[in-house]
Amino acid sequence: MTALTEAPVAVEVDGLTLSGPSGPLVTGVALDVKAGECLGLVGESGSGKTLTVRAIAGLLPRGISRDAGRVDTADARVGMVFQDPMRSLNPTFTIRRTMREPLVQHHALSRRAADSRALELLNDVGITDARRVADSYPHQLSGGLRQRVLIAAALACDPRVLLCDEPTTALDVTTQATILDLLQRLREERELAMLFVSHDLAVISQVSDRVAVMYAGQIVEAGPTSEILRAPRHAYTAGLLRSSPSAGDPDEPLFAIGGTAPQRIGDLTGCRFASRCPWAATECTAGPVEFTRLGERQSVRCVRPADVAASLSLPAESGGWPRVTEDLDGDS
Ligand SMILES: Nc1ncnc2c1ncn2[C@@H]1O[C@H](COP(=O)(O)OP(=O)(O)OP(=O)(O)O)[C@@H](O)[C@H]1O
Repeated sequence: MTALTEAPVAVEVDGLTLSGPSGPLVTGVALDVKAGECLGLVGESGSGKTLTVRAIAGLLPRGISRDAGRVDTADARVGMVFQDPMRSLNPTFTIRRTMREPLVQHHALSRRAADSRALELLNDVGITDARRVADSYPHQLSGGLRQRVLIAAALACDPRVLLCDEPTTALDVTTQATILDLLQRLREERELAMLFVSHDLAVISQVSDRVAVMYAGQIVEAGPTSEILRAPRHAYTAGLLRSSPSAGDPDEPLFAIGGTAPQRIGDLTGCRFASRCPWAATECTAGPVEFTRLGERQSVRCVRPADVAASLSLPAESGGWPRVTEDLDGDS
C-alpha cells in the first residue's frame, strides 16, 4: 500500500458554502482525503455533516444551494453508504434486482453477468450465503446484513472514494464492530479514500486517520486522530470528548455540554460556540474567527486555544470544564 503522505488526494473541498431557504447552513468548509485514507467528520446533529457529504456526492437535497466553494473528486467514482439501509434499499425489490441496476448501468454488463458480479460483491463484503441473500427482500435480512448489502451496492461502481454517513449508527454494538472492520478491510484492499461521518467520537477514533470536527456549519478543529483525542484545542472538541460514554467514570452521570447550537448561523459574527464555551471572552464574538494552524498538523478555529489547552491539563474537578459564567450573545 502507498504511504499515506505520498498518496494522491482523491477528494478536495474548499470554501464550501451551502444555504437553505432560511439562510446559510454550511460555511467555508475545507477538507481533503487521500487515497487509502479515512477522514472522520464528527459533530452533533444539525452541524452540517450530511449536507457536506451530499455536496461531495453531487446529491444536494432540493431547496439547498451551493453558494460558493469547490468540490473536486479528481474524476473518481464515488460510492455512498447511508445510515439507514431500510430506507436506502427498495423494499419491493430483491437484493439481486437492487444490485443489478448499477452494474448494468455503470459497467454495461448483461443481466446475467451483472447477477454473477452481484454475488461476487456480496461475497466481498463477507456474506457467505450470497445466493440466499440475493434472493431475499430487505425486510427478510438483519440490520447488519442489510448494511453489508448496502456496502456491496456502493462498491458496484468500483469507487475510489467511499462516503459513509453514520453507517453503523442504527446497529447494535457487536454488529457495529463487524461493519467497522469490514469498512477498514475494504479501504485497505481497495485503497479507498473514505470520508466517515458520525456524531460519535469513539466510533470515529476507531476508523479515522484524521478527524475534522464540525460545529454549526463550520469545521472548528482538524488534525490527526491521535492528536485530537490527546490534546483537543477547541472547547467543543473537548466537550465532545468528555461527553463520550467511554470517557468517564461509569458511576458518574454522563457529561453534557450545556446550551444548544445556534439555529441561524447567518446572524452570528464571531465564534459560533461562544455562548456554550466556558473559556469564552468578549474577543471571541468581536469578529470572525479564522481557522488557524497550530503546530504542524492540527488546526483550530478559536482565539484562545492555549487557555483551553492549559485548563484541560488540570485535573478534571478543578479545570477540566469550568462553568459557563458569561452569557455572551444571549443565544444559549
Ligand atoms: N433538505 C433540507 N432543507 C432545509 N434544511 C436542511 C435540509 N437538510 C438539512 N438541513 C439543515 O441543515 C443543517 C445541517 O444539516 P445536516 O443534515 O447536514 O446535519 P448533520 O450534522 O448531518 O446532522 P445529523 O447527524 O442529524 O444528520 C441543519 O440545520 C438542518 O436542519
